[in-house]
Amino acid sequence: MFIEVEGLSISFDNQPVLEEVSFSVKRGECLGIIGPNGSGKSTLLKLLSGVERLTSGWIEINGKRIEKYTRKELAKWLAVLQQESLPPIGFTVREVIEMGRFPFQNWLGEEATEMDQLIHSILDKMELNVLSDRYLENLSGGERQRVALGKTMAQQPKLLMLDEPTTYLDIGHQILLMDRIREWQQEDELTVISVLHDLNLAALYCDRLLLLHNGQVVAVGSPADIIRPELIEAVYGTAPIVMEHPVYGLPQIILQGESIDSQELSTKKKKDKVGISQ
Ligand SMILES: Nc1ncnc2c1ncn2[C@@H]1O[C@H](COP(=O)(O)OP(=O)(O)OP(=O)(O)O)[C@@H](O)[C@H]1O
Repeated sequence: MFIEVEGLSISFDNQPVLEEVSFSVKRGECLGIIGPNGSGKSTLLKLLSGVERLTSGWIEINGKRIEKYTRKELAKWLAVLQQESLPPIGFTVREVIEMGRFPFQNWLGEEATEMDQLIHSILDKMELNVLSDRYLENLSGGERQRVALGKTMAQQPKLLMLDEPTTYLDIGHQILLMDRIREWQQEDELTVISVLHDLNLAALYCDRLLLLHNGQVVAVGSPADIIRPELIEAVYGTAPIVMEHPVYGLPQIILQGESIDSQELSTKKKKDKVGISQ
């Protein structure tokens, strides 16, 4: 196993936020962490990335306890995608992506052409070529998110952690980002752990899902094991319709609302069809 997590518990102000969380992740696998607001997803990611200190339980990455890694060693292995880690002002897109290489440069610096090729391919992949000389402060939220992933790619980590990577992105750019991560995962045997709110994207792009509720692991399994109406209703408190994706055969959710009157909608639809206006 590439990552082993055993008995993680943490409390804030005497309130348990995670309780006895255990799971493992294989090298090259993508694990999606899902669960309602406040269930402990971000806290779990902070413990896994070494941002939050462990108080109970243990984490092993590649056979070594997380606390045994120095910050610099960990930065070579692991990258966390966060918009907040982008510099606030005064840097262009290209400069920010180049910053991803900082943990690797020795005092002589890297071979300039190698670095140039890497940066060029990242700008290409993330469709950032036209923005490469623009200052970060003049970009939209979605454009900044793509730059943040580009900077992370430049780091060439073995393990990538993402907290809600598709926030701010329109559907086209959600797919672009998730596709690039998936390709990268497959080409480089990258291990990915991602917190996702969008259960449909989680089912499409993750190999396995870990469902958290009130700080506890409810279930870990394939998207088909986890995205089931009873389980989703029990945890999220809303009853979705789950259908099979017509192309990929993976589970996809269709939401239902209590205030939406299906009778009224079907009458309206019939009237619209025959062109009756009121
Ligand atoms: N540093 C902290 N001090 C006190 N409480 C905290 C702290 N960090 C998190 N919490 C609490 O722990 C709980 C879990 O928070 P966390 O951010 O991990 O949830 P989440 O599943 O990521 O939620 P969301 O989907 O809303 O982003 C919340 O009730 C939160 O208020």
